[in-house]
Amino acid sequence: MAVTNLTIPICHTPADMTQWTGRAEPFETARARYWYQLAQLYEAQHIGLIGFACDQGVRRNQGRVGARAAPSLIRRAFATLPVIADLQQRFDSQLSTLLGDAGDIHCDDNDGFADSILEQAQIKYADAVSTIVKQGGLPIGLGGGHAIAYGSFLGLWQALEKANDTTISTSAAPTIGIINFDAHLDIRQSDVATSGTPFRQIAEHLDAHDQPFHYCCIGVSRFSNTAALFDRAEQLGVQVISDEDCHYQPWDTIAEQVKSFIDQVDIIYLTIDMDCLPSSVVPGVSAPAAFGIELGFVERMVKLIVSSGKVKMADIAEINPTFDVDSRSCKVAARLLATIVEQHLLVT
Ligand SMILES: N=CN[C@@H](CCC(=O)O)C(=O)O
Ligand SMILES: [Mn+2]
Ligand SMILES: [Mn+2]
Repeated sequence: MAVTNLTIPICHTPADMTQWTGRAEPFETARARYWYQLAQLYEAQHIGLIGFACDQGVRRNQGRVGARAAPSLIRRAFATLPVIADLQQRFDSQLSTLLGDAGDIHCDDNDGFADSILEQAQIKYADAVSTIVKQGGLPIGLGGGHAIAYGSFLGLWQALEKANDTTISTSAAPTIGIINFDAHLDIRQSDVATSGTPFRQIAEHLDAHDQPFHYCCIGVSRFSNTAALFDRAEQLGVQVISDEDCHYQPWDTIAEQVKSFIDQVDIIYLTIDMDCLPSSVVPGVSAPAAFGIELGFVERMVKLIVSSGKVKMADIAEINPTFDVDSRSCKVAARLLATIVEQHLLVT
């Protein structure tokens, strides 16, 4: 009898804990700890990892697909990193409460399914994000293409829904600030959602709810955005910090700009599009950057932002393993993930 292999286009698969492996060190002290030893199935830990295994937005944006394979590879690279001494001391007997893995939202989009498949994936992912926020955790999304950003925002929004309901009280609504490290502004005008539209969609969502749009984009390249996009950024009041500013301006100048952005908002959604980094450092992305901003700068800035204690949602997007070299890009993504995790837990 013939067996029909039915693919489910959108599904939320539970965490595959076999991905959490690393070296065993039976002759070392207990402090030879790695993240693979701390990760648990998600159950309201301080941090919840949630994958968005979807690159339909990249496909719609005429880009190079492949990013949907990234979440599990970023996890695997992160799993092998050591847990810093400060965290081990601070959490001591509670190390099992630090990191939960909430699995992946898959968007299998090769077989001509309905056009709304990306939107369905974003909604399913947003539900998972919202659950983690409501349970008091920090969700960290692992993309996938940068269409993850609209899902991340929606999830955060849903979790804050009561406060955002203007019929209850406008004064209770927290002001959300978005900080995006990206060569691209991602505010494209389009008839469909893509990886190039998420922040324009967020601006429209906020406008429809009478809420302000606070968006700071760091690492923007004048060679990767049209004049039309810069015009829209100005209309929307986007704080644009260019790749050249990051390179040529003193650290203090840029840090002051970012700090004053942080001061204006109550909570922050932090998103890192890995194409903010030079393609020599991160070759495995959908749209490689010729110039890019330095990894040391991004890490230092991420520490500054997360140490504010205001980050309630974070994600890492656009890694495309198809174009990676010796897992270099996944390793850089894992390092940034570890930076967010460590810094968040230290301010918790
Ligand atoms: N996520 C954003 N992607 C870029 C892609 C640019 C390109 O394909 O060169 C954007 O839309 O601007
Ligand atoms: Mn980009
Ligand atoms: Mn982007």
